[in-house]
Amino acid sequence: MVVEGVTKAFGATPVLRGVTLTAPPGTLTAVLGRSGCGKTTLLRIVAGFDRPDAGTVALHGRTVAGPGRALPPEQRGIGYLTQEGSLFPHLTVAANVLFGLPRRERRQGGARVAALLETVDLAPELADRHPHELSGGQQQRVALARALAPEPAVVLLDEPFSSLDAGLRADTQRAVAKALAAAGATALLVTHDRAEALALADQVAVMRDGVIAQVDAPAAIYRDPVDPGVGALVGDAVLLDGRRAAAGRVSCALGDLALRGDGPDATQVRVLVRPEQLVVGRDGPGVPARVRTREFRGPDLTVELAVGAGAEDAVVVAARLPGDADVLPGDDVTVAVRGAVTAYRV
Ligand SMILES: Nc1ncnc2c1ncn2[C@@H]1O[C@H](COP(=O)(O)OP(=O)(O)OP(=O)(O)O)[C@@H](O)[C@H]1O
Repeated sequence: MVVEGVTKAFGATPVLRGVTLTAPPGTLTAVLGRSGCGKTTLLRIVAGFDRPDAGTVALHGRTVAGPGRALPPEQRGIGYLTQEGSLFPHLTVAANVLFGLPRRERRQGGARVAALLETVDLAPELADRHPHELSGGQQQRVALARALAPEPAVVLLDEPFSSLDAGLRADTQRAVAKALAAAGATALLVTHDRAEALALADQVAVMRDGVIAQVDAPAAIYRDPVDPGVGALVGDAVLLDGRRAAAGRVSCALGDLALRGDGPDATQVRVLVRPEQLVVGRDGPGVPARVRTREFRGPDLTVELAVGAGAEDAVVVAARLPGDADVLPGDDVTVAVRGAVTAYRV
């Protein structure tokens, strides 16, 4: 799937300002961005529900939208999964899935329905239930089975997990990702949930201000974001003012730190550190700090540290520690940085 230079305005308000994105066949691309940044608009244009003002969309080498060309949605070979799944409430699970099959295949579709339910990890005995007799996660799996029934080459997923509670969400995400991979579909998942994007996608495309700010593999975009904004969107980030020190080093409130790569060719920089890089100790290496707050989250906890304790202009940073770490608000500690950090031109 190749989207090139797609723009779209609603009235005088530009929403997409030139979106360019390639999703390799058979992979899952997550489009990650804040609410309202235009993710759904992009999906609707790929699906054919909306027309771009400019730019092109090609699916498997065939231009489906562009100047003078607008293939209707039903001829694009796409499956679409929405937030609510939109199952027919009066039909059973089996009948809902059958509905996704081409009309001529519906009469003898029993075996196909069974296979599709298996693909999405649903027990065969659920086939006779109605949607209201299923959990939200099971409903989404049925909706995916229906979307996969006609064997679409491209599957578009619009925040399909956002209405599920945390427990169901993880299981449903796994089942959906597995089913998409088994179907060999090219999938585009839009989400504002960075953990979901990083966990499920082969590549993450960060959308901001109507353009794609960066596309990369999850680990790469987390480690090497193109700018502090993308860095803060894909993960928790400690952002500090700093100065380039000796070659490959940067100096900031957390001390003299090693830079990843060459860093920018500038003296004043913005330094990005991930909270899990901060090592908090009693009398360890690093700089002195005072614990301000402590938020317990089970396996880990987050502490806010005032670095340069006591000083009026102390810099506050958030660190993530193991859940059993023995630190309390008011404690004097030391904080060091593990690994290299990234720096950007201010
Ligand atoms: N049909 C429309 N007419 C006018 N404005 C629209 C229309 N569709 C979307 N918009 C506006 O375009 C912007 C982008 O909307 P879109 O739904 O694409 O964002 P999104 O990133 O998917 O957001 P969310 O995560 O909240 O769904 C919003 O400001 C929205 O109000």
